[in-house]
Amino acid sequence: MESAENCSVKVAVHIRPLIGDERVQGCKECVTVTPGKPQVQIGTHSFTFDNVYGNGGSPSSAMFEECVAPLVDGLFQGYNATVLAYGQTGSGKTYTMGTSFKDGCQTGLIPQVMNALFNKIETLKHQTEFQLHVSFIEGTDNWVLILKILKEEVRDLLDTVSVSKSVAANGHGKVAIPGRPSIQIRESSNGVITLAGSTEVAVSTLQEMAACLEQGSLTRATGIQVSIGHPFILILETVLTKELVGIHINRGLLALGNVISALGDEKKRKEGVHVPYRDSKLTRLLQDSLGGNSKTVMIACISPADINAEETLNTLKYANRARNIQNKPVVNRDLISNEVQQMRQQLKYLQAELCARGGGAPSDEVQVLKERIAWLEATNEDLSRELHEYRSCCAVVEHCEIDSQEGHAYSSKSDRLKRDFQSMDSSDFQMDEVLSGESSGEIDEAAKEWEHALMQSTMDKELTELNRRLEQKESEMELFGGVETEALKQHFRRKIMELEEEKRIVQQERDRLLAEIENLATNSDGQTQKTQDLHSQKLKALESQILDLKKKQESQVELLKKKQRSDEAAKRLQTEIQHIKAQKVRLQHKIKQEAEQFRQWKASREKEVLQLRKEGRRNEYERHKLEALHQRQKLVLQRKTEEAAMATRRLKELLEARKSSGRENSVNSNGHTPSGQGNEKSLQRWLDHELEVMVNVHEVRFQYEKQRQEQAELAEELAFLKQVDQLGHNGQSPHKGKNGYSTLLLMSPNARMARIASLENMLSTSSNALSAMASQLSEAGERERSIIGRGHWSQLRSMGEAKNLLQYMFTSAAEARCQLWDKDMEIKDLKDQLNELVTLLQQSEAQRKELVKEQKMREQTVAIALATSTWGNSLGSSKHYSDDISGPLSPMSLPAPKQLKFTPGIVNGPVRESVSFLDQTRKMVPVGQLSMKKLVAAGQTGKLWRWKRSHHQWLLQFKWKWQKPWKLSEWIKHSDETIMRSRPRPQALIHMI
Ligand SMILES: Nc1ncnc2c1ncn2[C@@H]1O[C@H](COP(=O)(O)OP(=O)(O)OP(=O)(O)O)[C@@H](O)[C@H]1O
Repeated sequence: MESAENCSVKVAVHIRPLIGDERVQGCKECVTVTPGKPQVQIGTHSFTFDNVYGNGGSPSSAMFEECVAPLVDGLFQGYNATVLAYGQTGSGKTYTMGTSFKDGCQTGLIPQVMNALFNKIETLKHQTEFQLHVSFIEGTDNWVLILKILKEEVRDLLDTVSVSKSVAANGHGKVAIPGRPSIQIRESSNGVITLAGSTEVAVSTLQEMAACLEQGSLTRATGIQVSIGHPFILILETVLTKELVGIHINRGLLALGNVISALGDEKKRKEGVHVPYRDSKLTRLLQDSLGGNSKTVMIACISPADINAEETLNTLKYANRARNIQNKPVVNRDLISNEVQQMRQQLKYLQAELCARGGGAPSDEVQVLKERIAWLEATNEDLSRELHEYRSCCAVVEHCEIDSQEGHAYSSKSDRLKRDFQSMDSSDFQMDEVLSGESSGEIDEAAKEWEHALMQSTMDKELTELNRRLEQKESEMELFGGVETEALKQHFRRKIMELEEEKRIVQQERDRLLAEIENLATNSDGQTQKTQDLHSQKLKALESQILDLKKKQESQVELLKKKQRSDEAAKRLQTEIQHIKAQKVRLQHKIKQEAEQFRQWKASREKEVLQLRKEGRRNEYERHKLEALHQRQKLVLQRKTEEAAMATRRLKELLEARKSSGRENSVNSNGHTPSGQGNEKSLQRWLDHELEVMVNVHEVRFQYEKQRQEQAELAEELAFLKQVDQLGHNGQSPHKGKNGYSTLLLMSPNARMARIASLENMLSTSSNALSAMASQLSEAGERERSIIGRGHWSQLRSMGEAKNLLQYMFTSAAEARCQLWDKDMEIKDLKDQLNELVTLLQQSEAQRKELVKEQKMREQTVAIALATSTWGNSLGSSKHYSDDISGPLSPMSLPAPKQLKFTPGIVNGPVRESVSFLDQTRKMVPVGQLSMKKLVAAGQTGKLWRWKRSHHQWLLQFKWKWQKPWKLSEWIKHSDETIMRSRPRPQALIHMI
């Protein structure tokens, strides 16, 4: 073997995402990764590893290349390798390793290892032939896959069965599995680890190997030498943290933890502390992998869920410690392969020498190879650059996507928070929403009203304008309408005719005068001349008169024409007026119509508002209910969280105290032995302390489990509500919820959102509490393990001390049992008392029921007997008096007193003081406790005076009319003293059923 080189175990953490179940349970992520660094935080703890994958770390797909591929390469150089995936159940070990060996599936490490191995073998087949041997061992909590590489030259050294033989044997390409013998791990004196009882199968193709692994386990009984001669890769998957719970002690897991602790603790390593490999098969198998001859990668698989915080923390602590483990891998060489190697080296050396001496061909070959390398390097560079560019592009795109998602998430988160805040702190939240809904409605309403008012005012203005025009036209019309048009025309025509007549007369006169003048002209004497002159003058006057008349006639004709024109104008005006009037009617109709529409709209709006208010009140009620529920749950959660915090604090204090007491003990053991008495006391204190710690751990675990359950319930409700919400958004109606969830379906969207916010709030509180508890439990678990490692009784130095402590333990146990017995007795007493109380309660409940029944019966029998005769007729008559009950009288069916046909019947019970009657003095006298029955028996008649209906009873007041003299003494005689004494002030006269 070549000399060993120091190399530490490489540790990678693989964080899987939250899985479906965890999401359903409302788990939160409690693990974060520092961006760009292989650093993981959980609570207050921070760890740095070689690599971190998933959940913000490197992508899981890079794991093989970064962690495992170098190991596969190392195999071909002769180094052993180990890939160990560990973590709690369900943390993703199988996912990380990969289980599908078929169809060349590349998911997980194993298929990739297989591929890499066969690729490498294929590449090297011209130089060496390799043979792969596979073994697979599966335990309860772990499995191991061993892939051993044998070079062809050494194949004969191993007595292995080739898989081809097995294929031939069963004809199906499968290896027969005749049962599962237990695997024995043996170690020879020279450190060779042998797995007796496990099968090793030689495989030559990927398919053969896949077929082997598909079977799950190879069980032909051969012995596999694991650690000598031939490099192998050991691939393991193991649950590691289960044992840390302090409940399931599994030696293998405990031992692995102790081995890691011993190797990972630098101080212990330097002190040369014993490494307990031999404590379990698992650790023996891993002897080379941890602190030995192997290149080892440990992959810590963790869940980010808060409910797994404790296990995750433990896994990380182990992982952190494992980083300190120093291995010493050496190249495995057996004698023959050593020889071959030497020969190869010699060959190389000779070839080199030949080249140096000028051998042409090899240098050509070298040249070709060099060129090819250069070309490959250039291509590689180009591809790398492209890859880099592509990655940065992807990063930018992702970043943008994340930004946008985050933007959305932030806004929705902030919205949610806002809502949450409002729902938690502002009692007006729901109402606000309703009101804001209302206020937007109000804005609509105001706009509508404004529009309506505007329209009305415009139309009013139009109407006013029409009215104004109408008025104007009508007043214009009046101007025309003042004189009778036809009469005026007649008048004008008459006038014209008169003027015509006058003109004709004047013309005749003129003609006569002209004739006379002509006659006179023939006579031509002085007298005649004078007369002629006179006539000429007259003629002139007549001429001017005719002219006047002509003018008058013309003016009359003109007037007539004017009149005709004005008539036409009046006609037009009339048409206009008609038109305006029609317009006005139309407008008025429109105004009316619009007003009606508005009224209808307003009414429906008011109805809507009422509906909204009703809904608002319902929401308000719902909100109050929810708030109360939330408050109650919050208080319960708070109380539980406080209890849990107290228990956790106490545990922390105890652990701290134990640390110091541990130190005290170690100081004591370092020479300063305390006196016998002192030592005894301190041992007793130590024991008390240990027990207290255990009880406390128990309590914290109890609280932890309770909190987990609580969280699961809240998360279930949250998931349901979110689903309902989602379906609501998609316009689908949700299915019926499970029992108790049906009410959630009735929630309004706002109430649902508020509830979702409260649930998220509570979940986050619960998650924090869980993380804190997980941290302490992990702490306690670790201490516990270290104590188990050291041995519980390492404090004891002598038999005397042991005896004393045993005695103390005995006394304590006896005391504890006595106390338990006392408590049992107390509980028994309390149970007896409780039973008595329950019996009493049952009795009183039965009595109450009996009383209620009686009361009902009584109420049913108290009714008014209705008689047939009318009020007037029956007044003064008691013939219809009867004890019969006419059946229950419902308040709604009782007619108004006026129509009540009533004969004073009886009330089968006392008449209360509200019943009055008139005495001889016609004054109202309270009847007091006088029974109506007695009054009627005494021949008095009552008249229903007034009546009043309260919630479910009637108060009837009667006036009683004396049919015969009625004296106070008689009244007293008939008064019901018994009732007066026993029930002085009953509250109601008659109960109606
Ligand atoms: N990186 C991952 N990405 C997505 N899902 C994962 C991842 N790791 C694990 N899971 C899922 O988590 C669940 C549990 O994983 P897995 O079975 O590998 O856990 P395990 O540690 O092998 O459990 P066990 O110890 O019980 O065998 C599976 O449903 C698996 O698909």
